[in-house]
Amino acid sequence: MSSRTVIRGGLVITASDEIHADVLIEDGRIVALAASNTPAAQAWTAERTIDATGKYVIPGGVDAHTHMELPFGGTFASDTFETGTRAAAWGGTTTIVDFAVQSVGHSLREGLDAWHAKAEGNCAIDYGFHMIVSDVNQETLKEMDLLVEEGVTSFKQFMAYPGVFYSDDGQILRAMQRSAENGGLIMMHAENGIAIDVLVEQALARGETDPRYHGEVRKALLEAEATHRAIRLAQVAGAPLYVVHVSATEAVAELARARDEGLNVFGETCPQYLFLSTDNLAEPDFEGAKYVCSTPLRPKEHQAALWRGLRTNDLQVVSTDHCPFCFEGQKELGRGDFSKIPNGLPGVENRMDLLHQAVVDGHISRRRWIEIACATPARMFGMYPKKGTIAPGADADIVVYDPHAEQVVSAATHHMNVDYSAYEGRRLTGRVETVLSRGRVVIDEREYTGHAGHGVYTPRSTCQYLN
Ligand SMILES: NC(=O)NCCC(=O)O
Ligand SMILES: [Zn+2]
Ligand SMILES: [Zn+2]
Repeated sequence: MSSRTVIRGGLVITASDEIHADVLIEDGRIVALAASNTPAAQAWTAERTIDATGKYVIPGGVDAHTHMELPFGGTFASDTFETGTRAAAWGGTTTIVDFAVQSVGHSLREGLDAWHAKAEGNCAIDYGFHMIVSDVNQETLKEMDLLVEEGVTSFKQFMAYPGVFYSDDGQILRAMQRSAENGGLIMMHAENGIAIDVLVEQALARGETDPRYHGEVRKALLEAEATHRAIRLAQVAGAPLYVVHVSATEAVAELARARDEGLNVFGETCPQYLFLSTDNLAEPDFEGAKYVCSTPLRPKEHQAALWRGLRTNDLQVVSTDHCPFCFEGQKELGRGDFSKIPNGLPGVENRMDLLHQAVVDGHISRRRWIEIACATPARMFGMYPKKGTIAPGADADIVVYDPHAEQVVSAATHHMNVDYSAYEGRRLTGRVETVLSRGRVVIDEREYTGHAGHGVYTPRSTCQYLN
């Protein structure tokens, strides 16, 4: 038996349009939009009517960069797929793309199977996988073709973290050449990890052990240098490139130059680089550890370049790089040695609200908010128009958003499994009210009505954002 829901009276915002329209949903999909208060819309009947008068009706967020349960620095990211996807739903995100990990000496398949096992039956919202490639060899390269065919169409490589995820330039070039053939998209962690390790050793030898030195050794120039190198390697390979977690003005400049040259080079930044800075890393009593991530937070001056890049489309996507570690027992592993602080920040629940605040503050328009948080990540990673928009045929992943509600962000009220908030005490205008995932209401006027296992694996096509 079919089930119908209608959302009435809201302002429907997509990357391209803003219209006062009613939205009809049937069996998990959007079937029609019609201008509100018209006979066409009024004729619709449904089992459930959601009143969105005075609210925005937006596509569910697509967070293309999360790390649930990631093993890192001798511990694991503290959100499981269950807790992390539930928190995502609370924050208006209805799809995540997480990173399965290939360990050195193991196959891509083993890594991917392990991540499927962690996620399956546990997710509140839909999910897909990228693959972290840590060990480029002939077998890995062949496996990349198979993964693209089965819907894992993007691969992350690291120019940082020698001895863990690091690939050298030859390995990167080979993977890029392969992706040029099979349609995969290489996602690059662009920092010169070899040079950074020298600076880490020298800083520790000088007794510089506090969290703030994490930011000092991971220099903006070393992000820019790696970004430049990745761009040129991709150009040589004839492959597109997506640079993750861009934080430095100089790195944005490299992306802008490459894009001016017409290259298929894309950049992602994250809320932490837009809203936080080295001031947070310098907080006393080891509190700065809460803000240790890589690439690192930068001095405030870098934020203007990131906002500008988002407006000019030199940066296309805002993802969270959600990788939470509790302050107690996890971040504390690095007391006395900043290089032992597990890298990563929580944020999957905060992204849509922080970016709405950017709309309120005048950094971006409402449509650009939806473009960078929903539509472009869906296109970039081969899920559009199933995800990332409100249109007939799309999955009914929809958020009713109250643009006037006021909230104060706090660990006391958030739903992520982590004992602090990177945005503690921040006042935001706007709040998620109701969330539908494939037509099912999972947040109902700020009450969780979803369940683990509702979210399904979403195989992806290749990048839909190429020139
Ligand atoms: N970003 C970060 O600090 N941790 C997660 C791993 C990564 O994305 O590099
Ligand atoms: Zn990274
Ligand atoms: Zn990451």
